[in-house]
Amino acid sequence: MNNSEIDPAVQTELTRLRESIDNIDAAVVHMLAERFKCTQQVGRLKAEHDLPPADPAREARQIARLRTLAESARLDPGFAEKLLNFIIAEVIRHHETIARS
Ligand SMILES: O=C(O)C(=O)C[C@]1(C(=O)O)C=C[C@@H](O)C=C1
Repeated sequence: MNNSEIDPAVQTELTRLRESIDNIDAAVVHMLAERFKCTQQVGRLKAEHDLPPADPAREARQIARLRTLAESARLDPGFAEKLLNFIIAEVIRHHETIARS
């Protein structure tokens, strides 16, 4: 089936949902950009004071908190944890780059 064969009512609903998805994706990008602005400052602070890039105890608290938030938002907590770990791994990479510079 190509696009011209889709029922117009279905097409309208699909377009409406995709517009919301595009808005949400834009919000996610902007929020991540703000988060990375904060973590870059943390990275500089840590480098200036010889603190290690990673703080596993802080990460454990963040994961526990995010899993609880995910549960109440009916989002898979395992997915929320994987996403946070993915973001934090990138932050630690940035911290290490700052510390070497
Ligand atoms: O809070 C810190 O110490 C950070 O460096 C930020 C952050 C994060 O991205 O939230 C990243 C690395 C640490 O292991 C813990 C948390």
